[in-house]
Amino acid sequence: MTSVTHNTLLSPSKNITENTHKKSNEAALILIRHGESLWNEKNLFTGCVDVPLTEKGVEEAIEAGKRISNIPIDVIYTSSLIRAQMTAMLAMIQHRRKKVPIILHNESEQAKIWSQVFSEETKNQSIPVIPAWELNERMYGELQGLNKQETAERYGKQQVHEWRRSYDIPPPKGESLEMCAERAVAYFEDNIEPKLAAGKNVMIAAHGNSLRSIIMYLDKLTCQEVISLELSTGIPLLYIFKDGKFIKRGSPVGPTEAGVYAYTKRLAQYRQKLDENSEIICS
Ligand SMILES: O=C(O)[C@@H](CO)OP(=O)(O)O
Repeated sequence: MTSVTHNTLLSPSKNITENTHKKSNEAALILIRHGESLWNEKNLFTGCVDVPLTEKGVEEAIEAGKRISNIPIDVIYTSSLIRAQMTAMLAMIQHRRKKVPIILHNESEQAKIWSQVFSEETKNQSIPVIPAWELNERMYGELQGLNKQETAERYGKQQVHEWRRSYDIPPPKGESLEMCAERAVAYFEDNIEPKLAAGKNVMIAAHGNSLRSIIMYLDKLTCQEVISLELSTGIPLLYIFKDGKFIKRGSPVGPTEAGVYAYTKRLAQYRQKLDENSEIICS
């Protein structure tokens, strides 16, 4: 598995360093855990097994999309797993800007060439979606596919709680949160943070544990504090990246929530522009 690089053809900026100087250093970052999957529903350890969303998960993703429909998004990162990609796509269908999310297939040279877009106008109306295995769920090793309740009955609640929530104890042949953080946070620092620094608004659709490790980094949580951090499925979390710092803004309750757009001048302006445009369309 290799790290995925950004396809410049669909990219909003050809050169990040070039843009860093032109753009304001303020940007929105949305984190979203995928909606309920078929194995969440069955209470099975999932990890890197690639299962789709349930009908409820689809609804959660659509609802999440409504909540963030007025927040600018220039680039989307997802894991390589379908539940995160479905969530990102379904959420984007709700976005008022109506740009089309397009998955960048960087897995091979041929895939890159065959998925090129040849219209500047079309590219401007698209949002690049970058899949990265580094954002995948923590690999759950020999627990993958086992029922969580039955596993707790067999090995004891305490042991299973340690496997699921401790920072550095890995499940049998799987990744601890610390191991998951090593790849997910490194990917965030190397690929996503430079985009934010260039003023690009980013959404990440990923997983309970890959996002817990990124939040640990953003909020500077200790190994003890991260133990009690739980993320619900399909709930978007907003951060503002400003002057190299991440400011936590919680979860937008709804698309019209006034408070969210008051967080920064740019968010308020973006929302106003969307409102003006929809008035033109409706009149
Ligand atoms: O099964 C999994 O992959 C994860 C997320 O659903 O489980 P946990 O609740 O233990 O983090």
